[in-house]
Amino acid sequence: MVDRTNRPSALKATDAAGPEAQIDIVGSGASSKVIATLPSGESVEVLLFGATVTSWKSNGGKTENLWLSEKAALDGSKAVRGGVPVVFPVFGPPPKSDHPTSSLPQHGFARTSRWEFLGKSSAEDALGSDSVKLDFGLYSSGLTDEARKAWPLDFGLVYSVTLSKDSLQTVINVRNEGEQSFEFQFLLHTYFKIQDISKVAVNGLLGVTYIDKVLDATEHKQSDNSIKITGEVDRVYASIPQDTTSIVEDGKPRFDVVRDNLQDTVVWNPWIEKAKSMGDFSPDDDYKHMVCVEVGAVQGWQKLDKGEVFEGGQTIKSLL
Ligand SMILES: O=P(O)(O)OC[C@H]1O[C@@H](O)[C@H](O)[C@@H](O)[C@@H]1O
Repeated sequence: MVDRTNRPSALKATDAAGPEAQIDIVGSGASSKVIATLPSGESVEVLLFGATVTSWKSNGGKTENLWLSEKAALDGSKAVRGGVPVVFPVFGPPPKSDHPTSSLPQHGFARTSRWEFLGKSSAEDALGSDSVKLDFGLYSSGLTDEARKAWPLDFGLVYSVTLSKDSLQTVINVRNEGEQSFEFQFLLHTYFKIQDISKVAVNGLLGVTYIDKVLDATEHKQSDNSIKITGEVDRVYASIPQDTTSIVEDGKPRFDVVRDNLQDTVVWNPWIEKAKSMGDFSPDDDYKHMVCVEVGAVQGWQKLDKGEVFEGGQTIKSLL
């Protein structure tokens, strides 16, 4: 993976991504979003609130790949239910005590913070008019007072979203900008849009150990290559040797999710009761049309000393 610096790369943002990719910044305040559209029609929308990707269309702009709840808050009042929320610096409920993340809310503050749009970045990956890369930044100085108080560490995040004709790449770059070491977890909480959950299988996790958060919160081993979803699923697969997890629909490959420097993956579907209980999940029966396959580093903690950088992400291929 390309070794990018954090804040300096933000300052180097240029217009080199190709003259034909169109960038629109729409809305204002917490509802501002950046929309990038390729000449061939593919597009991505990123809300500055949470740097949440809320839409990704491939197939000339005809196929929406991400599920977004009809009641998702898009005004900065709460984390977005759908798209690709960014989870940092803690996954799930934080440890109850004795950890620097203990006072943070579930899934941390990145998904509820206002990020800066740093611009289209340089053509270091030889991007042509078939790709465009958007960079977003979040620094400790940009946190709310509440988040800063709960996690008073100096960090810089650059989140790069690269739209290509048939794929979307989302990569985080975390830098420790302070004197003190810190630990974090990170996850990309991607909600995939699917036609019919009864015809979906998540493949590629054979032999991997997972914690089943629905069943008993204990360790199990994945004994079948094909995971069918027939009820509430909330599993954390850890230390995965395979790079790619695939979503298959009706026997046909629908998405490939390729991890880069991230070892873990959560598979989540709330099913009937949990979907109903979430006020921002709508319509109630849309658990049939989504599945979350969330790549991350959530087993244990990633540690960064002063000046150190971590980079990891995913490339999602839409295979329609
Ligand atoms: O409701 P939230 O905070 O967006 O979380 C949704 C789900 O996110 C998943 O990543 C967790 O494994 C689940 O336990 C959780 O319910």
